[in-house]
Amino acid sequence: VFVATQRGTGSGAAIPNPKPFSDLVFEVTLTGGFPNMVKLHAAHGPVFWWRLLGRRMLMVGSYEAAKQLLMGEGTLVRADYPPSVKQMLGPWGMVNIHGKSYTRIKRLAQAGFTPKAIRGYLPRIQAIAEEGVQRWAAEGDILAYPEMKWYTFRVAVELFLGVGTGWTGPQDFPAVSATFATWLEGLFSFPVAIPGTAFARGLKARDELMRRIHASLELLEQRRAAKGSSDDAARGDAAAGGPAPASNGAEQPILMELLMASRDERGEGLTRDQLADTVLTLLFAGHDTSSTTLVRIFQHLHAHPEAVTRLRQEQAEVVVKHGTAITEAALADMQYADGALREAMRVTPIIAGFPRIALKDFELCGYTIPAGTRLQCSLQHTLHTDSRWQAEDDPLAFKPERWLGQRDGAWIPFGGGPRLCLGWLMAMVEMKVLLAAIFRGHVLTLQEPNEPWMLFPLARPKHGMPARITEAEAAA
Ligand code: HEM
Repeated sequence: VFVATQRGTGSGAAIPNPKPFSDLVFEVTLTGGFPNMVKLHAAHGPVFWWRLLGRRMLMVGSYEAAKQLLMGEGTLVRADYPPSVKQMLGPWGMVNIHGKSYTRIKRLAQAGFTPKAIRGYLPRIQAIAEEGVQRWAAEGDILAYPEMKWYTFRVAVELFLGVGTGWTGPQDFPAVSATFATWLEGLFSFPVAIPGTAFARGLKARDELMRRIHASLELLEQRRAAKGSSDDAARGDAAAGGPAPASNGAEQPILMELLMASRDERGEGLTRDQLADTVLTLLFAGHDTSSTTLVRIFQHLHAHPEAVTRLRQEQAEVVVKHGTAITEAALADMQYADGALREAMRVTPIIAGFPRIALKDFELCGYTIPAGTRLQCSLQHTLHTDSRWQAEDDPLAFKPERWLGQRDGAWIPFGGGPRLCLGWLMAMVEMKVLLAAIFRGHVLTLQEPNEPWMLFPLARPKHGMPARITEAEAAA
């Protein structure tokens, strides 16, 4: 039956189907761990059939194949997220749209992620990171996972929507965070909108988030009109590479303002609905990913005190050279912190892979892949088998120094090609700023370093990662 349904494996060879009665999610639930894709691909080849949530799927594991799929976006394949994601992100959610309207929206949204824009966000990010570290040190015992979610969500809300727009106030922020959590649960659930289900609650939460986003847009438009042309001039200046940001960042445009001012070649911008779905997509794509990566780094650092010593030394040197304000130049001198982030994302990538659907028949790893086939490309396989490290003693050990002086290769935790992560630079910056804020003057200890992880749908530590942050002098 399976050979017959694999129509068109043109080279004559049938694509292996080693698990005809198994589903990836069933296996994750049963074993409590994500399958080792490196081993599976070694056993069954670079391409084999499996299932994901009941949908038949080709598992793909080779760097060459990953590159082909990433670069073939829009011609060979296109991104194909589950129906729940489509409904929760809305009709203009970037990951769900394709073709010309996708390219246009992504290009317009890039205005919020230029190096210049991110330079403008830096003071706000540093202020939030330092506020967090002070609070965690005062609280003593914390759960690092929800606190990192607090950090990255706070950064996202403040940078994207700004203060005083109904998101960051003492009443607003907890309410928004709770609504967002309900929305996220809906996003990763079966799309059955029967009252009482996670999906139905998620849809209600989407309505509430949309109401808030539209209200903020209206407020920002009113402010913009009130400030008039002087504000427009300042925004134009910032987008074009104008003056350096003020020290507290308050005068710098927030992401929503940059997106509202962004124009295509015909002088047209994003509609209200496009702006709203884009911001919701960014809130989603831009916070769980970075918070989970941060707790992964904490785990690696806890196991590698020598890496913590080097991080501290580097921060001391950066402060001597640049002062305490974290500027673009200071970030450029945090090479070891950069290596620690890259290494954590290489050894323990938090995204399993990227889903695609074939737009036409094409050749992949010697097989003909029929149009309409669903494919899931393994990030774990690509990152773990990167040929650069294979000659070294222990290619899977956490060694940030591997990255000193090296930047290229099969490092694709942010994807690549047309669908390259829009926020990759912002993610690297917010994570580096947090490492700086912690390791300049504090010690981080994990209470349960061998805590197990849940690995589906998003990786997270099972008990929330109990931790303690203390001042360095107090700990000494
Ligand atoms: C450590 C943190 C992050 C990781 C590991 C990560 C990873 C990824 C990956 C692998 C993709 C490509 C998915 C695909 O090809 O189907 C992606 C796409 C995307 N990411 Fe990120 N991301 C991170 C942080 C962020 C942040 C901070 C933002 C925004 C503020 C963001 C916004 C996006 C968007 C909008 C897309 C969709 C791009 C498109 O469809 O063209 N990400 N991310």
